Amino acid sequence: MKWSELSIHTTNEAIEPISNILHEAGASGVVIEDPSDLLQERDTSFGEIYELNPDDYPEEGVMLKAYLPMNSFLGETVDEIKQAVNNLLIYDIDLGVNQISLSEVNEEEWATAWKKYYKPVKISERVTITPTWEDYSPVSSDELIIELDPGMAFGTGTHPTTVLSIQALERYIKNGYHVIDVGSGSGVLSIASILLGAKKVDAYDLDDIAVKSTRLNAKLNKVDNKISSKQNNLLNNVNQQVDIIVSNILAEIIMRFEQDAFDCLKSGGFFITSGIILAKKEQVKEALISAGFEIIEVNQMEDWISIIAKKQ
Ligand SMILES: C[S@@+](CC[C@H](N)C(=O)[O-])C[C@H]1O[C@@H](n2cnc3c(N)ncnc32)[C@H](O)[C@@H]1O
Repeated sequence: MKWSELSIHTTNEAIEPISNILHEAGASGVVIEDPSDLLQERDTSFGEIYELNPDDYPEEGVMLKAYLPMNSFLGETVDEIKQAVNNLLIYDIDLGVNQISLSEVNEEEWATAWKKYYKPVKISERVTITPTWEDYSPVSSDELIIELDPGMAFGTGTHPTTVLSIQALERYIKNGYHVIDVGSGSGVLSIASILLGAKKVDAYDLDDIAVKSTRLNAKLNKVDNKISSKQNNLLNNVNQQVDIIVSNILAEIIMRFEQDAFDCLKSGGFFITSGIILAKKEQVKEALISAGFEIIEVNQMEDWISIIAKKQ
């Protein structure tokens, strides 16, 4: 099959919302070319990304590449993507150069382009994420491995917002906890929660592909008996109280359901939020405090913030 490579020159801030748009448009895998990756010192003992070619990277901003099948709807799909990307300006998201171009690639190039960026990555003290096609053996006996098929919903699991979420889950989950994952995407946070000791996760996503993807990845990791994945808008009509709510979603979306999150937590429960761009940190903190939360941690990775709030 012939594939078309859609390149979008944009900013760090816009990676997540544009990745969502691309996935919703049916893209098979999104590659992020961020020049800061070239500068990072990497621990290669776990086989992370290496041998990056500087010629693949833009001098400023980031390049997102998505692969769309060449068919008669391609023109319409690209127009819809352009429109949806431009609509992000309404949410004050800086799109930078915002240049969109299209080129043709064959299946073989597509497979290599996608896989060369995706290797097993150690995410936290205990969690390593590996793509399904890698034959990865744990380095230590307490290492937890999550296998992900990234070709479906958002998330290879290695984006800073996901990493911050998993690191927080590792610090706060206790055996037997009940967790809600709002915006589950690939299901990576739900799976991590179970591996870290939670007894049950209720995963919700608005996007039907994400709901199915969470189910598939839960099955792949043999934790499907403990994860329920359903389509739902945030916490609408959810009437239960749990120990932890985790949500890696945009700042604007967190500020739509902070009160519902407070109501759905037991006292002493934690709201682990991520996906917050640095510029929106104070706004989200204020919204959480107004809902009744105490802020107990604020963590940063690159331009991304994760806030952990507690219901006293
Ligand atoms: C940034 S992704 C996070 C995916 C995954 N949890 C992770 O950490 O890699 C955000 C997810 O939130 C979902 N989402 C966006 N708006 C939502 C809403 N109103 N209700 C439920 N899910 C939503 C998107 O479909 C997407 O899968």
